[in-house]
Amino acid sequence: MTLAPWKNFLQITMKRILQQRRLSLYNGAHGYEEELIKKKLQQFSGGSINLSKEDNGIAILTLNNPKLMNAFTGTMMLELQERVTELENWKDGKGLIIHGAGNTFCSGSDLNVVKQISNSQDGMNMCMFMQNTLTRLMRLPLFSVALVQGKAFGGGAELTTACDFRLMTPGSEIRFVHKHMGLVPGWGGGARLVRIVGSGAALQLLGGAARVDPERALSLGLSEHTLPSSDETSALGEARAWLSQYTDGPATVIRAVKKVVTAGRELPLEAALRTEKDIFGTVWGGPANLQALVRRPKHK
Ligand SMILES: CC[C@H](C(=O)O)C(=O)SCCNC(=O)CCNC(=O)[C@H](O)C(C)(C)COP(=O)(O)OP(=O)(O)OC[C@H]1O[C@@H](n2cnc3c(N)ncnc32)[C@H](O)[C@@H]1OP(=O)(O)O
Repeated sequence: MTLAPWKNFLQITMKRILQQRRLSLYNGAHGYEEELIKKKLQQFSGGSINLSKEDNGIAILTLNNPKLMNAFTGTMMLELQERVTELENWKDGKGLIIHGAGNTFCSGSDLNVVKQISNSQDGMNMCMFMQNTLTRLMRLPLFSVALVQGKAFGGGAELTTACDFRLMTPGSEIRFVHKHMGLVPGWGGGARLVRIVGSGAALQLLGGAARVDPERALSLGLSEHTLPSSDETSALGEARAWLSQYTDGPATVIRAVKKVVTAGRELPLEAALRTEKDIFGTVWGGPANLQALVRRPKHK
């Protein structure tokens, strides 16, 4: 038996592990102990994070703990990391919709868990674990949407900011309640909120633990669109239709668009330009480009 297949498998596996290590914001050098926090989070079970990847390139990720307003238990935090890894390895993906079960989004961390990890080491490790995961979510080469129905509170509000877009249903609410918990955002929601709405509005939303309804979210630029229906099934269909205006087309091109924008958002100008050049090289003369040259579409 030749060892070549095994050698190839090990090389691919090691490449993926190293890539995930490179993608991670925090590692041992920052005092982050991932295996320690994963073991701790595993003790707090309940709920699930469900992922459905569809042939059309759209994935639906469901926060599923409706008895607790989809609050994150420890195992849900672990499952979110696993789902993000799945999405990083899904090469045909174009779009992602994140929503909550029971017609509500997410009520943040499960407060029963928070009480059990209120010491500094566990709290900081959980903070870095969730920042690692949400930063990887934000950088997925997919157009991502948080479908906000009902309440997006605390960490749930932070999760919405890790998506490219937020769509809200009538009567829904985004609220950074952290101040009332004697906290500030810890899942990266503070840094992302400043980049979405600006520092002044971020100070008001965080400092005032303000209730943000769909109308105020639109005016702040925190939400892109208010969906007509507050019905759970109709709202998901409306979110799919809204997203499809950006995800119709070849996955290679859709994914390249998101990568270019991520580079422009996160890198210094010259590095962003070089990254754009590299991404351009992956689509120039590609199948979609050559087919368009034959078709000669009129952009009316
Ligand atoms: C960095 C993130 C940060 C951290 O990790 O420290 C956090 O996210 S801390 C958590 C921040 N979130 C909250 O403080 C929200 C607390 N919940 C509420 O304010 C309300 O539940 C609300 C407004 C979301 C919904 O109110 P409503 O009256 O519609 O429903 P109930 O309050 O009766 O909730 C139903 C049921 O769910 C339980 N619940 C709700 N949220 C949580 C939660 N975050 N952790 C644990 N359990 C939660 C609530 O207790 C009810 O259960 P019951 O057994 O019937 O009492």
